[in-house]
Amino acid sequence: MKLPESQVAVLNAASATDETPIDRLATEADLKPETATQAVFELRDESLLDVTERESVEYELTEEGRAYVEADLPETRLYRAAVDAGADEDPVQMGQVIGAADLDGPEVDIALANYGRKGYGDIESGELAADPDADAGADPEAAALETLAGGEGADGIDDEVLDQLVSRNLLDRNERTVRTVTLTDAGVTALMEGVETAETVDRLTPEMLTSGAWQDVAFTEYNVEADAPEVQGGKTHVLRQTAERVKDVLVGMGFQEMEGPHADADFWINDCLFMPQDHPARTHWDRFALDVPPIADLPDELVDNVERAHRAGVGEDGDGYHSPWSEDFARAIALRGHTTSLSMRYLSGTEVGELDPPQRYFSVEKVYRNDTLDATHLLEFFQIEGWVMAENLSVRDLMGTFVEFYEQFGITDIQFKPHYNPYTEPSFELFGKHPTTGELIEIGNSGMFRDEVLEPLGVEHDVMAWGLALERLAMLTTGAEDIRDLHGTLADLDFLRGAEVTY
Ligand SMILES: N[C@@H](Cc1ccccc1)C(=O)O
Repeated sequence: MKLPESQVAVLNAASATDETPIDRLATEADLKPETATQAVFELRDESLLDVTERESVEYELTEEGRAYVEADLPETRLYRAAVDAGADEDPVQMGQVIGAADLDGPEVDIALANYGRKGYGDIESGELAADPDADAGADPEAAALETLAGGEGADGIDDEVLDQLVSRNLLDRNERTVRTVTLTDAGVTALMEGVETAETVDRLTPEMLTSGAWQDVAFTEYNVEADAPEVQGGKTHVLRQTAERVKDVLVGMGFQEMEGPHADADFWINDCLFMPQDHPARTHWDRFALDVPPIADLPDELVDNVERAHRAGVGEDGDGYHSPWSEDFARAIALRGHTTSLSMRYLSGTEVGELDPPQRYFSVEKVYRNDTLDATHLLEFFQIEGWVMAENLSVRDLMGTFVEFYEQFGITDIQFKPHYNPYTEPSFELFGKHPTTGELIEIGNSGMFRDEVLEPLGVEHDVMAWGLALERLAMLTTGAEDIRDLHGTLADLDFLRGAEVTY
């Protein structure tokens, strides 16, 4: 049989009767560990070797553990000092013993806690008693530390003692996979019949590069059909891919991107949107309030206009909420529950100045809501915010924009449902059909901003606007049935790894 050089070396170094760890094989075969490992697995695939994997546990003293090997455990020192002070006969003042035991800082608590646990004596109303029969010299924890420090393994040591030392942070437990190798019958037969080094070499090794041997060898041809280990390269997360695609599509439709704070004044998040201050969404149940100083820089005139709209409404027939409005509440900071706060900032002229129609703006940004987690809800998600300002906009324009947008993702059957928002009239919710379950899922909310929103902002033209859910769009495009499969701690790695790469 002819085999590549490294495989021949490994085969010769392996035994049919002894399990040889790969490290030792590598040394004996004079190969780098990674070259030996690779050869081992190739020989295993040829059924010439058996590989056994075993988890091995090794213990290593922490710095604190090593210190106690030198200086003894704090509780042992305390016990000795207690006995020296006569506490084995009558209880002694604790302070006196601690001083004599030379314990400092955290060692005092450690000593006291373990003193009781190990039955060295009682501690009561500031006095320490020592049990005359306790044998602090034969402490199993101290003995175990000593053994391990001496380089002997943990084999003879009781598991409970080891656990205790790990939980006291005196030992680190390291788990390692050890692979050992034995020759199979086929391997033995092959060796007996004679194994030669193949003239052709199947791989360039570090050894060949350093020795220069690569110049003289003939390489085997590639077998492109051979099994190869799967390589999981890094790639853009599906959700990020979807976000990038959304941005491209919107930019392609003539939109510009908005940016702004995740933590913002309620003024921008809610008041500008004609959301009454006693609206349920503004209570502490739903709002992630932040304990930080309120916003300082709000345009005075705008604050007055917004307050007036809340109190008295807008226009001749306008009516306000007849409910309290406090500027302090408007200035308080919370995590934004929607990115419509950005739309308000931009429409007010404070971000990029006064805007003349037509204008189109969008963002794809995180929002935060105190929702209950389920298959379609996360506490943090991405909203695709957007608005168009133009003269004479109608609901047709709004619907047409969505049809055009979702078509770019192959979604051609969106449905609309009349809805209510305090800030838009009319309002529509959008629904899409899940590709596998056929269920209708809500994918967005939209509408035409009402005068109560636009007039205080100083906007004199129609504005249609929306907030779409990026995760829901990703559910429709990927077929994920649970948002938590896409991201978060429960994300389905196979699904993410298998997701198509798009450019
Ligand atoms: N803010 C709305 C979306 C929306 C934005 C703008 C206009 C209408 C609706 C939401 O979070 O659901």
